[in-house]
Amino acid sequence: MKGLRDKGDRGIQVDVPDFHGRLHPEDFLDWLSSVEKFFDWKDQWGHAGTTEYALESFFIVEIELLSLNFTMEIEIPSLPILFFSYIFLFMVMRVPTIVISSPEYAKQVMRVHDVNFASRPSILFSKIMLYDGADLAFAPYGEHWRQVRKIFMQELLSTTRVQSFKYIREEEMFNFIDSISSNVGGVINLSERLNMMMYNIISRAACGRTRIHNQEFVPVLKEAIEVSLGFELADLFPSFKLFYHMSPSKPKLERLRERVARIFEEIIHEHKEQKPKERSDEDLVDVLLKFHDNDDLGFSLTSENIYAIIFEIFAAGIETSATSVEWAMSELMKNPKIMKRAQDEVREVFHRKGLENERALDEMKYLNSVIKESMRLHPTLPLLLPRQNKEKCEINGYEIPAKTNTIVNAWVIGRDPTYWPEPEIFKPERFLDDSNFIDSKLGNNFEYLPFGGGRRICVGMSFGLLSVELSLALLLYHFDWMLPNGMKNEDLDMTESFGASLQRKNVLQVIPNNRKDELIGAYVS
Ligand code: HEM
Repeated sequence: MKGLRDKGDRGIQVDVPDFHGRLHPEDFLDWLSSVEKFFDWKDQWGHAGTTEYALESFFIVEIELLSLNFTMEIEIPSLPILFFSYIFLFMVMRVPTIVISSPEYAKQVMRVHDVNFASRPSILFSKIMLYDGADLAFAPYGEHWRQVRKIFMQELLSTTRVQSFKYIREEEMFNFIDSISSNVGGVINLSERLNMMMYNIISRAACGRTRIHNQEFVPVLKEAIEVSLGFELADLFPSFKLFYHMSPSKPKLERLRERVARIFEEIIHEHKEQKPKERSDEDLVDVLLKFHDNDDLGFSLTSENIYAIIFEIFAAGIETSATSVEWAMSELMKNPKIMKRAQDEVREVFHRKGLENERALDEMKYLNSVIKESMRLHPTLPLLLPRQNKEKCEINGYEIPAKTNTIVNAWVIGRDPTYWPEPEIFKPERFLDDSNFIDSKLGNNFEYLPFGGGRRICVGMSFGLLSVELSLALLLYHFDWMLPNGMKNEDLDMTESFGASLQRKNVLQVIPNNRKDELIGAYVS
């Protein structure tokens, strides 16, 4: 990698570490933050007249073969072929990539040039695991994406459908709280329990009537996500097909895809055998099957589409939701006064409205602000999902070639001091003053992007937020919390680790205790 150049080519060079053939997101993120520091215009040039130099907001990374070390993790072809490839690639095969790190530029990509930037780059993972964009999240912008998105919005995750899963949330959250109750006074791994609970909710909503075979499916899901984590050479040099065929991840993903297909095939078969008795019994597979090879509805889904979409619901919905609760809980553990205020609110509202009433969440303004603030500091997809522009365009004088990979750095944007005074401080009150913020401006407010923005904004936002709010509210309602080994609140480690989502480096270990105040009752009364 040669470095960064602005359009005027002021000759600014940045040292780029050797990524040893595979560009791991963690290295990439570290590197990005060093670049952010380098271009910290407040330090470098002071406040005045800096827009011209606002390179921290926007820069082009040119990834070139030269600096990638092929000898470490990549199987290399023989030397002459490598030499030939090297010359060839060096000349033509680089992928222009831009990283957007300011609300102004995010607005350019997600609103002003939204349609142009509404595609996704085709990556090895989506090519194989998702049948080359047969899903929604990695589908190129076009008719297929439009139709599948419509199915998600109007059928799969509509308000009515999300409401119809209330009984699933109730039962799974009851089990979750119940299992924590039996460990009162002991240390629990909250991260693991949250993941399991979110998995149960999603799996029942998706395939409910014929329970998915967890023992077989969970390891496949985990492995597929793990394999998808590395930045593949094949993705950096998409026109060079040899990298695609040589990638060690390719056979792994192909095997995983076959295993997933076998599991889903069985589920679909069972669904066809036992049709839902009434509409309220429908799960997401039932809904998708209505479109299966059925041209009467004007749009039809193949089996591959259905496999890719079900897989995506699992991959997109579980970790994002579980991690969001985990971070909010971590911030509360670290800030006991905020915890107390949130707990008082939750207990008062549930006491008045009843635990089974999900609408009670609407009255928990402070809890709501806690979640928004936690998502600002810890967006679970810190770089969202990559976008790609169809046509060449110009943004603020920079010429962006067609098919430029575009990464929006929501993590940095959420900490931009121009928009967020004292950005590193966890302060839910900043959202309390503007209580409609998340509802009215989400996706239109480019300084706050935990769910992305524009036409590719998260389609599972209401479903995800409801699970996050409800589970956090119940954790606060039922228990008082302590850290293990007499650890002080302020000493809780908040180090982040970048995986499929932005997770805690160390799992969240906490001790649930019985409430000191009067216990009001079990979740489902
Ligand atoms: C708190 C939980 C969640 C968070 C933080 C989250 C976050 C995100 C983000 C940042 C994006 C990328 C948006 C962009 O590119 O601008 C996204 C896309 C997406 N999410 Fe979520 N998500 C959550 C829950 C869910 C759930 C529960 C589902 C489904 C059951 C889901 C399904 C999707 C899909 C299908 C896309 C791709 C949309 C498209 O490309 O058109 N998400 N999500």
